[in-house]
Amino acid sequence: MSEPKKVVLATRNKGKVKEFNKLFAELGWEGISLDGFEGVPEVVEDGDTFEANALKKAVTISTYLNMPAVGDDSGLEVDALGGRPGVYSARYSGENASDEANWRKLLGELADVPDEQRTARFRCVLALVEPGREPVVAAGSCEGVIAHEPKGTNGFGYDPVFYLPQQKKMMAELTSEEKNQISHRAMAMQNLLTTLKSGE
Ligand SMILES: O=P(O)(O)OP(=O)(O)OP(=O)(O)OC[C@H]1O[C@@H](n2cnc3c(O)ncnc32)[C@H](O)[C@@H]1O
Ligand SMILES: [Mg+2]
Repeated sequence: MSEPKKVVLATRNKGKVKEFNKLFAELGWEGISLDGFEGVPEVVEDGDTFEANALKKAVTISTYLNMPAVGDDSGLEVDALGGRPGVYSARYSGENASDEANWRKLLGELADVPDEQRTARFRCVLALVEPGREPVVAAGSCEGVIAHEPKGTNGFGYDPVFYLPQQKKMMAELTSEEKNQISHRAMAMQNLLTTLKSGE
């Protein structure tokens, strides 16, 4: 399967758009933001899995614009919380919750959890949907530990409280180039590319 060159980013998250623009540029792809289009339908994220929601985002946008689109559904799985907040990561502390409200709630829930039990991972599922083709889905993850205090101002979402033992830094202390070397989104993008190439 050949690679598309122009792909609409089926997301309203500016942090994701920034990361995708860099990831796409490395491949020679052009990521097109939803901002330039009018009347784009809202995607109701009612799936039970990252895959279902990523597909729904990409199918909705690709169908509406009749263009290739990539959907990203991602989130944080915390072991001490049995995998929560998972697919509910964006609405963990309520509908339209701010990133800070979400990570503050997380720190509160984990207040009594000792360091060795604070393991977690970011997960990302990407769906590439092109008119007239079978969707292609790929996943990636990134392991870390939930800190006790926030640190760093880069990135978005839970990045200020997601500690990377290997880097000895919070995700929010990495530059976007550094994050794009190791993130769940970057890993999913690599896997998507491998799948596309294997079908050529
Ligand atoms: O649905 P779209 O429009 O793509 O934007 P969104 O922000 O709602 O995205 P999701 O539904 O996929 O929810 C993802 C949640 O997981 C968090 N998240 C995902 N990737 C992250 C990353 O790289 N760093 C920190 N938090 C992340 C993010 O802050 C959200 O709370
Ligand atoms: Mg969302």
